[in-house]
Amino acid sequence: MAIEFTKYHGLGNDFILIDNRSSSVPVVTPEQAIKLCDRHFGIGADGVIFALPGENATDYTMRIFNSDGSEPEMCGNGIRCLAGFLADLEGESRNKDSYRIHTLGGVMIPQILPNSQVKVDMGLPRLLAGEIPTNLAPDKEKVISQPLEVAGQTWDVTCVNMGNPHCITFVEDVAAIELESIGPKFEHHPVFPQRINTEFIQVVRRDYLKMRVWERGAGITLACGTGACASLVAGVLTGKCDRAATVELPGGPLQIEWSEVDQRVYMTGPAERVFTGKL
Ligand SMILES: N[C@@H](CCC[C@H](N)C(=O)O)C(=O)O
Repeated sequence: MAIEFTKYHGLGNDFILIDNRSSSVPVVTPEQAIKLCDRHFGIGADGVIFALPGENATDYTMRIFNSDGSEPEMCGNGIRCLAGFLADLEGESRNKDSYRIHTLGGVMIPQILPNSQVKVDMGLPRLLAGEIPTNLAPDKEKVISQPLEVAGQTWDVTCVNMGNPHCITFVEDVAAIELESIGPKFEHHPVFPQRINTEFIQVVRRDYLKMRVWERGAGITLACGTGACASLVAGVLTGKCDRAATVELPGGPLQIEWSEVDQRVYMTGPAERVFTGKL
């Protein structure tokens, strides 16, 4: 049976979206996802996202396979794309602007705004080493500004879990980082038992950060929503930035806020439909 898909992107972080609302089992396997994501022999994408029936009193469930077939817990740009996809699927029967979405990283709440923008309540950041997870510190301690040896260099790292794991390092010049060679060494470093997403951040102003990312299971991408949220949290924890800032990624800007009122992180950015097709 042919499977319909829609390609979306959030700032160039691109995904194949599949309507999986009639079953709780993804209709595509991780092995098939690897082929679909291939930029030469497939559709080309950073991941495949499934819209599944809601669990635990949510509207829908999101699952995602990275382009290497691994399954992450959460995806920030992906959940904005999912919200746009669900709104398209529901069409005229849509009766709400926001959805409660069950993910392996917790419940997320995207809200559809005008002009293809989506604001997401990304929940509370988790900061304890055991929650990242990393063995850079004892399980109940935070990892803030700790030295980590990678590729013959000592990096100052802060770790944040935004549903998925992130290691953030602040640098003078983000353009000078040799992502292709350094990224995999962070991703597979033995201190991160579930691998890691790594963000390199240049603080231009307290409310403007430049970011480049090496994603677990996907490599260099043009944007990472959870990574932008984790980086702002790391910036606040290390006293480098304000609680609300623009995070500029190679694919464009995201607005991130770590609310002082409810301690939740909010991300606002675009979700763009590219094309639809059949597998
Ligand atoms: N691009 C995403 C993150 C996707 C998952 C990540 N590769 C992981 O394995 O954790 C985002 O926008 O957050």
